[in-house]
Amino acid sequence: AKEFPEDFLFGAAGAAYQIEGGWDEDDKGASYWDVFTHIPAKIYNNDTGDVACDSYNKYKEDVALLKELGLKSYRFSISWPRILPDGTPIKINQAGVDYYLNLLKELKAAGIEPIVTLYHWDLPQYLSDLGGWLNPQIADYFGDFARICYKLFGDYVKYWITMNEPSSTCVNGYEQGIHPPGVPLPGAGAYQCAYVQVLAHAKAWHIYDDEFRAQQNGKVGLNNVCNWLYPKSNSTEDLAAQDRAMEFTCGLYVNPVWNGNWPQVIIDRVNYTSQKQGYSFSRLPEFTPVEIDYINGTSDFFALNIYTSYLIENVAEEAFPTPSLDQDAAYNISGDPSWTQSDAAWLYSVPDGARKVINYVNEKYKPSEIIITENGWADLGQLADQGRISYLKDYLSNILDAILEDGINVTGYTTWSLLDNFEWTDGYLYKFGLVQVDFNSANRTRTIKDSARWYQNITSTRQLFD
Ligand SMILES: CCCCCCCCCCCCC/C=C/[C@@H](O)[C@@H](N)CO[C@@H]1O[C@H](CO)[C@@H](O)[C@H](O)[C@H]1O
Repeated sequence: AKEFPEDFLFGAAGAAYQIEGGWDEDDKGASYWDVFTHIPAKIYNNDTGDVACDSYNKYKEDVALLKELGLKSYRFSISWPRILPDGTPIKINQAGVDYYLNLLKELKAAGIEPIVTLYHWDLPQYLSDLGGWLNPQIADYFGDFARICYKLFGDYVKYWITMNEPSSTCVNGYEQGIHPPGVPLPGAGAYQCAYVQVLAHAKAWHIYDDEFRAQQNGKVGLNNVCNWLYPKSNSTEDLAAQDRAMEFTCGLYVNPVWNGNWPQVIIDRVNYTSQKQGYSFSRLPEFTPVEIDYINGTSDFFALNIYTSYLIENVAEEAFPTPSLDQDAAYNISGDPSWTQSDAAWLYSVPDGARKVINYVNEKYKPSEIIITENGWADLGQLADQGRISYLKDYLSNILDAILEDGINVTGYTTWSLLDNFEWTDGYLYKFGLVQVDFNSANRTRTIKDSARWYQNITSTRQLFD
């Protein structure tokens, strides 16, 4: 058997909008997800997060489950409009503050380390009306929110994550418009959003560094989903496309905070296609030298989400009729028919990819610490979830090889997710939980699945058997 290091932080994750419910309880303000899900036909089955797992009222049960499963960490997010109803510091909602304080105290009593995400996609609607992640001033609002959270909760928190998956917010929300605010802006929206999110992240990091680090002694990091992408063939074109695809999906969002700027290949490509389209400037916003100095080196650890892998094939250059990120990126993405597919079409089990992407991130960004903040499997919610057990076992095995054989400092793993929950545009169709939630019962009854018992055995022995 292979063994995880003694202090390895095994845990599970969740996010405010996906589990809390209580969408308008106790003076909480509306987020743009509250508004979006209330528009008919945006979400599978018109599902909403209005009640979700009702963790706003049942957080003690959640912590008891974590404890029963022997988990040592819990990654959760703070709902910005639960603390600041319109996103601004004009009003702090005490009921929201109490909720997170109570949760943190409950975790502390159970000996569970919180890993707290400041922003997991629930932007206050008022700030969305102000332009959302296209407006650079949102970085200032985010800084104020971050400061308030550090002040209120920082004594309990050693790991802060500023943003969850800028790639998802920016591409789904502002390039494609399938997430809120729901307006597609191909070829411009995702880049502008990435620019603002990077600035917002850096602001939150600097505020911690300047005002809180000395007393609170925690770490602040940026999270992104970086999946390993395999070239479809060994042709020079496909290998270059593979490299480009890693940058367009991962580097675009993380390279600025680790290396001070956009990946060069993206700067070159967007400049080139913009010129071809008659622009006198690049559609990719340029960081000024002052901004580069400000954003560079602003992550204390790498918070890495890994789910799957894809095959990448170069797209031969054609005309450039309309701007789009896909056209700038110039590759096709697909799955390999030999890979096991989950119930969600986008998620294959390709465990080798986990070790490869950890090595990639480690070599490219040289973080002193990596935490795998999400990794999980989609099914339809059955208690006998052998597919999830196989997936977790194979991914954990590769993560352990990255630690033991490649010498990489991966210090924790929070599987996605503790509970079945609201899965964004898929509503309650796909489930990722170690614990089943009965969304048809008013009580949102929780039932432990087979995978949770399997995971409990791994976390208590720290051993993984082949
Ligand atoms: C037969 C079809 C084959 C299709 C192969 C091509 C696939 C194209 C790639 C597109 C991928 C789109 C969907 C990607 C989603 C994930 O990256 C994203 N959902 C990750 O976000 C986190 O995941 C959790 C589970 O979805 C989510 O609940 C959590 O909040 C997110 O942080």
